[in-house]
Amino acid sequence: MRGLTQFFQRVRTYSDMAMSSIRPIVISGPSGSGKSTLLQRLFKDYQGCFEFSVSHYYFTDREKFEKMMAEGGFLEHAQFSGNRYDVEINGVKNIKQTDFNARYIFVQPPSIEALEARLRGRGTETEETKVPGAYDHIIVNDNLDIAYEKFKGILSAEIHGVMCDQYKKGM
Ligand SMILES: Nc1ncnc2c1ncn2[C@@H]1O[C@H](COP(=O)(O)OP(=O)(O)OP(=O)(O)O)[C@@H](O)[C@H]1O
Repeated sequence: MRGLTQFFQRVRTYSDMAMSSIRPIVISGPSGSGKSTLLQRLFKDYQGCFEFSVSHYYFTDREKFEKMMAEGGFLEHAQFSGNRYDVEINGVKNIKQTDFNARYIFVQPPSIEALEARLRGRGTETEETKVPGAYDHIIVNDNLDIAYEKFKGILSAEIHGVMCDQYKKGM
């Protein structure tokens, strides 16, 4: 289960984010619901305006990782099989426990019941990714163009914001 993508409006440091009140955006949904497709379009249409959050997976020993955690260096992290990773599982829940005031978008395939039954059988989805109530916005991705328009509408404040100056006039 990938199911969770975090991305930010373009910021250089966390302190920039705090100073300008830019909020991380968390996009969740079952595998294959269309998260990457929507993000690819957004990133293409608004180049330089949004960025993915960066994962820190490799070559860090536990001591160093825990020091970074203590210093608030991660938006979210998880412990997996006894080792610490900033993996995607339980990510929504973890980010909700931070001060980042993130926005949560759920991308739902048109036949959620069928997909849910299948994924429930597979046993890889967390309750957080299945329960739309945990999210600020739900996008039903049936017709891609309609879903993308809704996605852009949800992000209109960011698109009109200071980091996206070059796109303001086109909106
Ligand atoms: N509205 C749509 N109608 C038809 N096909 C779509 C639609 N949206 C996305 N797809 C297609 O569905 C497939 C899965 O989409 P995508 O890779 O964006 O899903 P995802 O949510 O990012 O999945 P994962 O979490 O596994 O990475 C892709 O082949 C994509 O082109």
